[in-house]
Amino acid sequence: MQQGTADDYIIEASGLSRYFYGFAAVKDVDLKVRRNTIHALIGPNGAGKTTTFNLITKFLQPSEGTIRYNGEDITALKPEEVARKGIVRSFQISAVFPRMSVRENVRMALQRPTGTSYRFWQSERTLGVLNDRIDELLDAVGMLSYRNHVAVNLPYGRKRALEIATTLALDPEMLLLDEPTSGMGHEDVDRIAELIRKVASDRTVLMVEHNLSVVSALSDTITVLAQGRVLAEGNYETVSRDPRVVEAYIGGADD
Ligand SMILES: Nc1ncnc2c1ncn2[C@@H]1O[C@H](COP(=O)(O)OP(=O)(O)OP(=O)(O)O)[C@@H](O)[C@H]1O
Repeated sequence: MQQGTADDYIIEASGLSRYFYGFAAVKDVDLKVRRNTIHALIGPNGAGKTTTFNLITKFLQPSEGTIRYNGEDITALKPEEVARKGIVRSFQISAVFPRMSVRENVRMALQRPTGTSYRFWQSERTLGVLNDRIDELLDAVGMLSYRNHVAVNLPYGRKRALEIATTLALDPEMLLLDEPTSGMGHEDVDRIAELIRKVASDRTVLMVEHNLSVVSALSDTITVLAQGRVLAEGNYETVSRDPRVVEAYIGGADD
């Protein structure tokens, strides 16, 4: 078990609130994410999980509170500045270019101008290195044998794996995954869960996930949100036994 010094935390958000026309979607949330761990955000529908994600990646500006990343105050930064610092959110599936091959999708991701290595990968002379890196990323997500497939023809679970490969192309220090297993059958869920564990071996993962067996299998720490506030935090055993958590899930039984 690691010690709880400030340096252990890659993200320290304090007093985060976000209002929409006076309604608090997120209210006074303190969230500390320990470096090189998998941290899950869970909670019933409308709990504020996506809003919290958007606040951390700066897609939304907090109404109140501060966010520190590696000790640096990033509250006022723009999304692309946050991404350049190493916080990268998995792209939505629609961000995969459907008519392009799997390899071309990863190539596009490697050459994306938001990446810190943009100029390097742009050079024609680095083409061989680029091809090696594409294969390395595809291998990392178990997609090497699909490299010449057109993205649109991939099964759903493989599309999500491709999406993770394109995210890893930016070599994020911190990866935010928004419902990585949503809409998947058992087999794909297991494969993606294994992939998350693998990519988390040398980076920090913060994920919003509805599948509680995935959450329990992967997460070092779980923060439970309800009605925009932190309801409980701890490992799976702790939060799943917390009566307030049980109540929140029963109360939000449509989840
Ligand atoms: N842009 C917006 N304008 C107005 N209200 C919003 C906006 N975004 C979110 N909300 C409201 O804030 C609350 C929290 O929403 P959020 O999407 O963060 O919840 P969530 O936990 O991600 O839910 P789900 O599990 O259903 O995706 C909800 O009541 C939602 O309707």
